[in-house]
Amino acid sequence: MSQITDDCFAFGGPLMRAAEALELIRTRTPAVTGPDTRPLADAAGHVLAEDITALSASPPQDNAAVDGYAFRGADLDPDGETALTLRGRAAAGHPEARPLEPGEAARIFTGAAMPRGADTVVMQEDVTLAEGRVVVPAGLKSGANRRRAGEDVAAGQTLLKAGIRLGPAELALAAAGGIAHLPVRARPHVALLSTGDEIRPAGSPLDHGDVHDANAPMLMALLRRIGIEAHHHGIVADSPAAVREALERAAEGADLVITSGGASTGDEDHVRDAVGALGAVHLWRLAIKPGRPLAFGHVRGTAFVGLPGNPVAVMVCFLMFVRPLLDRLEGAEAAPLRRWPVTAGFEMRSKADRLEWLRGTLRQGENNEMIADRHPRQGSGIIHSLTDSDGLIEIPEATTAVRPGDRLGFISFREALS
Ligand SMILES: Nc1nc2c(c(=O)[nH]1)N[C@H]1C(S)=C(S)[C@@H](COP(=O)(O)OP(=O)(O)OC[C@H]3O[C@@H](n4cnc5c(N)ncnc54)[C@H](O)[C@@H]3O)O[C@H]1N2
Ligand code: MOO
Repeated sequence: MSQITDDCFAFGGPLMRAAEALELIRTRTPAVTGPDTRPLADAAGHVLAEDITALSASPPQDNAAVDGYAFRGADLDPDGETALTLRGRAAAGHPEARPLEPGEAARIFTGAAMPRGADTVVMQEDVTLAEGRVVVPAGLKSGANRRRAGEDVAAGQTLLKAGIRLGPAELALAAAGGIAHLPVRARPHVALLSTGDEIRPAGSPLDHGDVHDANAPMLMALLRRIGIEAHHHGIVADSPAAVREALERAAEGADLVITSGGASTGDEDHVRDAVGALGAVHLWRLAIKPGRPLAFGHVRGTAFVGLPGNPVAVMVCFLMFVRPLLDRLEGAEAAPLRRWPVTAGFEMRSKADRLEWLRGTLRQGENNEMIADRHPRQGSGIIHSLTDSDGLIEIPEATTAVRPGDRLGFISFREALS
């Protein structure tokens, strides 16, 4: 049978590059999760839905950075010590009501509002006290040890931009700016399906030819790690009808359906055709290793990703493609994964025109450089290559050979999974 030549999915045709696939995922994935309002305590991990303006300044007023004595900087003797009369006391939450007069110093503690008139604080360890007087040593600068009102947050300033993912520091900033509730996007509902006649749930007995489902627990954990409780819809048999029925069921009420297995070109691989029949396949088969049979599209309007069956490909494709897709569904402005510069500690040949991610470990070289060594077993089914490694060594498309000393990019699992 002749092949339709403009079929971009034609087996044997040029494969789509990873960068192009990411761009396609970006442009084809609208933000779908609805807005929600959450108290700060429940907002971590959510994407902010609108720009947030500070209602109040932080600090709200000038205050002391140290325990000591507050006074007027203008009183400092430029030529030596300064003796001041001790009067008044300001502790955090207990301001001194009386304004400070010239020549006076007030006892003050860290975080206490500066008495009116005072602009400088001397540390208690640096003074001498005698008969109601405080002697400030020479050399202190006017304005020392004082934190200015609004030096961190000015009232009315844009505090947080829509699209950021809220972490602990962002919540602290919001609270400091007088905000108690935040408009956020709901986390996406993710449905998982494992496909394959040979797949059995973890712990169940195996007949000849069966394997345990390693992908479901890995994907559930990957999603939980980023705050998403996925729903696992079980294991689907390798039949067109079963795959189609399971996909339709999984798509109901979900924002994303993720399958593993059955994505390739074999007679028993039905995922791509089922997705095509129920929605559309936007991309399938990429110039990458591992993960070549990755598919992306939609099922009845719900975003869909078909991951290959091999567990290492599942992990790599999740980090490289599924995470950015989830960010898009939530309207997040996410930075791409960082590639840390490392030195190759190994030698290999690589197929041109294919982006490759090797599993590898890092060690410190003699000149403090980070050296990346590749795991000795790079098969897509070797889960040990994940548990034994620090991350992924990226071999660019144009590279055909790697020699010891070459510079490469390294994606840290710890960072990618945070
Ligand atoms: N003729 C070709 N054969 C293959 C190609 C190709 O381009 N042409 N691609 C290879 C690549 S690369 C990959 S990756 C695999 C992926 O294929 P599928 O997505 O169809 O996955 P399966 O065939 O269903 O499974 C592959 C492998 O993974 C095991 N598996 C599947 N699900 C699980 C699970 N939940 N837990 C643990 N292990 C799982 C399965 O038993 C197979 O061993 O195709 C290559 N072939
Ligand atoms: O791309 Mo497949 O994941 O190597 O084995």
